[in-house]
Amino acid sequence: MIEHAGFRPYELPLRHAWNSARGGFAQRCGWLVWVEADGLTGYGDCAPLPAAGTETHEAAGAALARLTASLPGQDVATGLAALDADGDTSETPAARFALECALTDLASRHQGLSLRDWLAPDSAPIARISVNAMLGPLGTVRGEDLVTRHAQGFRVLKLKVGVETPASDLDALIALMRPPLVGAGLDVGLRLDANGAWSFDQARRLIERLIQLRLPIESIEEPLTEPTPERLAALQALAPFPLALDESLPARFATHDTSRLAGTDPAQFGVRRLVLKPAALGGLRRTLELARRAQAAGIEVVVTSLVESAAGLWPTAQLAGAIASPIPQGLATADWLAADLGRAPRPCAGRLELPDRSGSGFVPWPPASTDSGTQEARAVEPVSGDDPNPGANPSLG
Ligand SMILES: O=C(O)CCC(=O)C1=CC=C[C@@H](O)[C@@H]1C(=O)O
Ligand SMILES: [Mg+2]
Repeated sequence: MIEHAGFRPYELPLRHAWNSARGGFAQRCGWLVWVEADGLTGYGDCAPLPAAGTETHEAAGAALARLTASLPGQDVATGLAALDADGDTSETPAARFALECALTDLASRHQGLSLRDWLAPDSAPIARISVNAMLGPLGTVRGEDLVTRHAQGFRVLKLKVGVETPASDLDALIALMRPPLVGAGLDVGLRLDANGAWSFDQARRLIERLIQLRLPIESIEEPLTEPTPERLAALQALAPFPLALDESLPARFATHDTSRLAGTDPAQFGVRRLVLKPAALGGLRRTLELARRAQAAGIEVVVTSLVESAAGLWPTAQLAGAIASPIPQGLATADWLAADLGRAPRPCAGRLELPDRSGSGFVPWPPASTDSGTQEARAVEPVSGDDPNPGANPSLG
């Protein structure tokens, strides 16, 4: 029986401002959410990011107040069923994700299962997840950074493009991959994320040049400002690498609404890959369902974080373990944060290792002696000793 459910605000500074064609941020603000039942506590993270397809901070806060107030007195299964039946959460995916994480963390702890095993009991979840490194905007990255990331074990390196013009991006990519430092010998693929920066003609011309130059492009996320399925399919027919949908997915396919998700055919999207952010899609289980439908249709999936706290990164990584996509996932974001709410999953040799213990893996730092009403955040050092984006301009923050 649930005795208590609550949420406390947090603010986590970044080491460097995050920048993209959709704007950026220098800190992540959200709430640690928890639910207590029978001596155990489950945790979730609500960190809205409207540019990635979530609700606003205000809407998320109001939804958390309503949802947590309704839980005490219910058992965990009933709380999850009530969340599923709650149509009002369709406009507040980050709040819904947070509550679902807390309830499923609790349910899996009660059953002594890791969250990935609880989510996917009939399949074969994986505990080692290959991840991409996230280097930041192309203009801030140097050839040495690619070499360093390669030496750390990453084989897919993600760069933000579309912050500058397509012509400058192309020049910067050519300069970045110039021998002898990088050259053809470095075994890495570049995952470019345009965050909707380009017109169809800009994207087509750029893709044609990338092909001519034989640059090692692994994929491009959200190339188009107006990503209609027809335009995307035309571009995808041209590109030898996958194009991916990301932030345009929640709104376009109304995946906040489970009933509409069930009627969605991923083959109609026009692209070879979907980037799935469970906090923008409204939860772990519906993202798992969408991933399965996509994989059955031959579409690749990549689970990524919202650059949120360890309380959100752990369940998102567990979801990736349940989905078991064979390509690198977008979960190496913990080192972007200068402080966190608990120990975060961090890659070693380009992989995250998920623990076998029950639940999501998140454990908050023990409370400090003073009660400020704000969740305690502690400064953290990057585990590898490497800054995620040493070339980034700190003045952006
Ligand atoms: O995919 C990754 O490696 C990390 C996550 C990531 O890139 C993003 C998270 C949140 C906001 C976005 O700017 C960005 C994305 O668009 O994919
Ligand atoms: Mg993206």
